[in-house]
Amino acid sequence: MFTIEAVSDQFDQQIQQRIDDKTKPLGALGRLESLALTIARVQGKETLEITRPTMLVFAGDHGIAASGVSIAPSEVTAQMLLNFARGGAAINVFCRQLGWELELIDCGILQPLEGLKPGDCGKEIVNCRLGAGTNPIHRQAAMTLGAVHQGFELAKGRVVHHHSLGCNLLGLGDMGIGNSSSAAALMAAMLGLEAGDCVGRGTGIDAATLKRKTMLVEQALVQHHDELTDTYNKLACLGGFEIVQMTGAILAAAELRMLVLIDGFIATAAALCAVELMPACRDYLVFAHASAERGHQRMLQHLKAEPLLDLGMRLGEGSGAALALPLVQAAVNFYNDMASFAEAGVNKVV
Ligand SMILES: Cc1cc2ncn([C@H]3O[C@H](COP(=O)(O)O)[C@@H](O)[C@H]3O)c2cc1C
Ligand SMILES: O=C(O)c1cccnc1
Repeated sequence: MFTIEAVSDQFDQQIQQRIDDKTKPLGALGRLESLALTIARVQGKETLEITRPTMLVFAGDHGIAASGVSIAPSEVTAQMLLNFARGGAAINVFCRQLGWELELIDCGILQPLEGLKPGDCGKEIVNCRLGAGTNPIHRQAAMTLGAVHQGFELAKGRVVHHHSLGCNLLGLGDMGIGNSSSAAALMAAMLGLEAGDCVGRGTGIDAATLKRKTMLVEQALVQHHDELTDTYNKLACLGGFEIVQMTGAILAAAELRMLVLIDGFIATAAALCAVELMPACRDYLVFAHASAERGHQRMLQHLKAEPLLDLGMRLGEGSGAALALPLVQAAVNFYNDMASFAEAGVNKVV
């Protein structure tokens, strides 16, 4: 369904030479240097550029939320989506500040926000609905395999649309009460870990709720044990409508050689799925931040990812990815614009 080319390492030496020739001690720009190398490999050009950076926020509801695994009930998903549409959430503030375009995508919240007139809310909510919330994963499969495939197609449509408008960097965000349970279950299935190693406090649940959440995720893993044979089935059994579409968006972006900024725990679960399905897509991913959600570090280790920021954030919405954009732009700018030792007449230091 996707054709993804791994990036070439053919020009690595030239790229590294150009970085090392800049007027600075060798390696002194730290992680920005490896970031510039990643971007240069993906873009394969002399001059790097970030154009029309676009944050896609995928929203969906989760059947497991009715069993009390979050501080909030499912209705908050739709309420927050409306808040996004009106411009009042963290992701709106950061997108405005940092120059992201923002798109809101309903992947299957409980109650569709149909009937909203343009006057009711500032921003369109794109309809990519796969259903009205998933089934509770501790009892039955979240969705059908058909829904997974349909989700990939819908996500691809959004990514192709933004690519055609000139976007070459996507950020991926999530909104879905209960989705840290689904992400933890996917993590456990993908990394071969116990529920207890993957489940965290999500929105900030207390100890009793954490115990119940861990038990339900464990139950989901036992329930679907025999069906967790490949990534599609893992997504169908344990996923969420938004996580499926985030996975599809990563694959579609990599196919188009776009860079993708990955947010926290939920977006990284989608990245795990995408990389398991098509390992070549890993080359296009930049990990924005270390979420405070338990389990995120282990996901990052598995993906050999060094996140750019560590701010103790655990929000989702794409908020961490949004904040990393200036660092991506700084990597591009130093690579393009910094003088070399020869250009500046500075003696090269090694
Ligand atoms: C008001 C509010 C705003 C949010 N923005 C993102 N999330 C985050 O919390 C949810 C995941 O945590 P859990 O699995 O514990 O429900 C997701 O919706 C995620 O985006 C929020 C959660 C709440 C309550
Ligand atoms: O890191 C995240 O993406 C996250 C953490 C907690 C709750 N929601 C999202």
